[in-house]
Amino acid sequence: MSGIPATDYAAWKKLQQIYDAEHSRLVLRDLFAQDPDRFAKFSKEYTSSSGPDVTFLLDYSKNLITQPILDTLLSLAREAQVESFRDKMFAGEHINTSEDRAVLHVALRNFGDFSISEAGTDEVAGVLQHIKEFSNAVRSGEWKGYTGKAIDTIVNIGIGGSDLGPVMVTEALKAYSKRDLTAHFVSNIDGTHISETLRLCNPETTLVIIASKTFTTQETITNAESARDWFLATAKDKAHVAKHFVALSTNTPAVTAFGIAPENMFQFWDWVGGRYSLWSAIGLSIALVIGYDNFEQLLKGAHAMDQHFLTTPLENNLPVLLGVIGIWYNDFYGAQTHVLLPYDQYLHKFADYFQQGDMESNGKSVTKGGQRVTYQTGPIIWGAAGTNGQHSFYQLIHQGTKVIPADFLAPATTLNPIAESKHHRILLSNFFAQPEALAFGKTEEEVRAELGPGQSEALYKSKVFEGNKPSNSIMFPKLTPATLGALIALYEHKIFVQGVVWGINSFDQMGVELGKVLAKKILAQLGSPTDVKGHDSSTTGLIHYYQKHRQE
Ligand SMILES: O=P(O)(O)OC[C@H]1O[C@H](O)[C@H](O)[C@@H](O)[C@@H]1O
Repeated sequence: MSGIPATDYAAWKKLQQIYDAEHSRLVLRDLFAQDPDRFAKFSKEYTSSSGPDVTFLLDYSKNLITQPILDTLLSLAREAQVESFRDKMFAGEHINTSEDRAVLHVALRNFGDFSISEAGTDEVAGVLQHIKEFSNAVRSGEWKGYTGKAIDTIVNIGIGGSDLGPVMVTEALKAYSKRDLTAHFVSNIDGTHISETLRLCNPETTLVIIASKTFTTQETITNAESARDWFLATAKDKAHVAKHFVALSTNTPAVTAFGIAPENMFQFWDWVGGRYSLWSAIGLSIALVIGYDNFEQLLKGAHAMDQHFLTTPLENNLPVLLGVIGIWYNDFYGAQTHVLLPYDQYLHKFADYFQQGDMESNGKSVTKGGQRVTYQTGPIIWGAAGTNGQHSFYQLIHQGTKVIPADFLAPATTLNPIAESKHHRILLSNFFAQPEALAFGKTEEEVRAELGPGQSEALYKSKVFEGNKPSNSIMFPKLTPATLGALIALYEHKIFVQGVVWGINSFDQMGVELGKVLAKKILAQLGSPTDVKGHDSSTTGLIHYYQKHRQE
């Protein structure tokens, strides 16, 4: 994030030379055969140094790296001043230069260790207390709706960072949830989303949470207004809104204008990026679903990872290792994507969450200094949970033409040990098998020996697995709130490290603006074909087609 083009670094040039000279010799079969200690050398066990006990194993031995390559990647991180930028982030310096803001999601989960002077950080504990009291009151039934009934349904209305974090975490920690409290999440402006959701809700027992950092997001405000109309159609009296609508936002005037009382507003601050906001008031739905104590465990798990990131030398620093290994593929192997593969159904939204977390952060093509980059920045993030992907897209990872670095994640112990954990053993056998198959493949010789003579040449070839497909594996004892917090923070900091090396600003999102502006202009022109002005022939043609065929 220095704004220096990454290609200027001596370590970058050296990595290019190493890649050119050695990549054809970087074969996992050989690397493992040559060094029986490879796993021991290229794996690390993380143990939290504060808060709840969290431990996990990161095995990065199935990567196309040698010790000298890793050393050079770490030199790159040093040359790019990752440590100094990390320290600046934790100190509250305004590293989000385009918006002149601090980047302080770490302050939301700072249980006393770091001293940060940015305005608002001293209010974090108060907001957590507000979340605690409110979530306890709702969960215990003490908070009553307008007809005196307890709340049994919550509807979080938000989009992007005001939706994806709460969705991902409440799904991930469903095992810890209050089962008699149903949570819905409405994000899309498509009226279908809110309509189909409200169809399932009773206005007397529903709490609507309007989650929007800016409180100006078109989708969220429109959905919130429709939810209020739905509520008032039954409740009639506007005074009842106070029992059924709360807001999570940085924008007090807009929240007040919407008709929400100050005591029903949960505050956060402009130094919380939307995609880093689940730790803030945006996490209210999480606290409601899993209880405040579990929410705090999530935060504490993340905090311990923050300490690890802040204090551990780069060679043992897990977010740094993940970050630089990702750069090796992204920038030297030409990998376009990175796939997240949790072998845990509870983590089925993990990849969706980090699509925003990573792609909105590092999908940039201009350095902080304003120069167009001449190298690749953020990868395309995708993925799916469990063995599902094996029956759809894994074919391409195993035998397609693309390099697709993968992260496999799994818990050693399931939270649903049905059939004497038979399901879990099968799940884990796949978690172990897939990275092995990707790394070591199956040679033509092995295929021929297996099939015997007399088959077509095409058949022999089609059954070869080239192997040498890289992956990381992360295994943890059990998916707890604190473990999840640590894993999310691990990836957040990985994204940070990569952004620093690429010299880009990982904390703005200018790329989402243009479409919003054009949509606003078009919305005003949808009435009649004669209003449609100032567009290319394709856009004009599409709008005209809509105008001809609409029925409403
Ligand atoms: O929370 P809000 O202000 O409603 O913003 C919701 C989302 O929309 C924006 O367009 C940004 O791209 C996201 O980073 C943000 O999370």
